[in-house]
Amino acid sequence: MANFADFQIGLYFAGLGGQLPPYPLTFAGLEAAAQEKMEHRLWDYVAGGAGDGHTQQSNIDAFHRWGVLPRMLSGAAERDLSVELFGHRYPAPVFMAPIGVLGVMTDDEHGDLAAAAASASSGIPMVASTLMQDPMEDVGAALGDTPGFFQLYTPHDREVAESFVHRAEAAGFQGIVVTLDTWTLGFRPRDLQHATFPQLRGYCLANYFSDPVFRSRLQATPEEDPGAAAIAWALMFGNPTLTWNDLAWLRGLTDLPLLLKGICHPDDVRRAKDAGVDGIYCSNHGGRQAASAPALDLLPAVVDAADDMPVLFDSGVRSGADVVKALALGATAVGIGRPYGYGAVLGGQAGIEFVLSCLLAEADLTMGLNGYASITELTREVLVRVT
Ligand SMILES: Cc1cc2nc3c(=O)[nH]c(=O)nc-3n(C[C@H](O)[C@H](O)[C@H](O)COP(=O)(O)O)c2cc1C
Ligand SMILES: O=C(O)C(=O)c1ccccc1
Repeated sequence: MANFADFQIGLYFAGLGGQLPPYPLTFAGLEAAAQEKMEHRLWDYVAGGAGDGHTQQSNIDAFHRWGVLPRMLSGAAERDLSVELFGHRYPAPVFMAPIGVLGVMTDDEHGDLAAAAASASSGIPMVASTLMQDPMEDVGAALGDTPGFFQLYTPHDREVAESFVHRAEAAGFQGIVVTLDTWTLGFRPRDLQHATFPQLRGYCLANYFSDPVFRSRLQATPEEDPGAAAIAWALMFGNPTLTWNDLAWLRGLTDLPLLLKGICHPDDVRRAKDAGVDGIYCSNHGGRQAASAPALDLLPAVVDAADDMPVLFDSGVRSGADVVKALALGATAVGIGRPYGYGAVLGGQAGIEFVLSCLLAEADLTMGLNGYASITELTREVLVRVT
């Protein structure tokens, strides 16, 4: 059983030897340090969201409306945060959400490989985006013994979608996460203000440019004409015509566990279940897509409808206490987006490992100090409305 609280002890003892923590410990600190280091267009792309930004702020506020009921003398000195997901036991119910520009967020522009290496060393799974700077085969190989997931943006061209899924299987990914909330791009003023878009500048398209089916659709290779290849990507990226009728086709592409990302309505959960989906991923894309879409507030109804299907959740998780709250509202595992992205900006693999370690130490101590020894004890009854 991993003891995540040891990380905190390590920070204090390092301090006795005059060694201060290498990175900020709060989300606000991480965000400020990352902003300082990032190219301003990339910063606004990552930190920004839909509309005036209130959707992503609401994600954070939603967590603050809950408190955790403290219980004393309950024998929570040893905690077990481990969780079983699709046949594998992970050390903690936390995962890295897909970030489609992660590749260019590290100094060496191999951010996807940095996250994969952090996943291998920590045992915390990664959901690798379709939009990566390194091809999925390299990222899959860097995951080591930690089973990872491949996130699919379903291209308009079905044969490219099929190729991606089959390549992900061959690359060793243990599940396919189909993102449904981004069939077109949300209205993002902070990004639009710069009138640039990272992928249109050719970043993070390695999965496309290395794909034999995608390449077969081009007049000139991406090496010969990268600009034309990026435009071909933009034209093929989303599929606005995808409906529930297409789910049988997606389900038929793979025997791997299939999860749908962006599902927040119980009726959609039931439709997914009827279509043979294995897991639900409740998310509002970190407030980047549909303006005013809630996420955490919808989680309990999604969990009820999912019944025995695992429910992954992300959007607005900024602390270990937030992880505990999402688990108590019924999530099987909790995803982190921007926080680990900022860890990647500040220190690559080491920065990501630091952010994950802080988060897990805090989740572990939040459980322990409130008297809960196991994540199975985290039910809705342990939460109380505080505002
Ligand atoms: C810069 C950035 C890029 C993202 N790219 C993807 C992506 O490629 N695929 C996807 O499904 N979600 C993507 N997301 C959404 C995340 O997977 C996740 O839902 C969100 O970041 C969680 O919210 P948080 O940032 O508040 O933790 C992206 C998020 C950010 C911040
Ligand atoms: O920026 C994002 O959140 C994202 O997922 C995305 C959406 C469209 C194209 C590229 C990335």
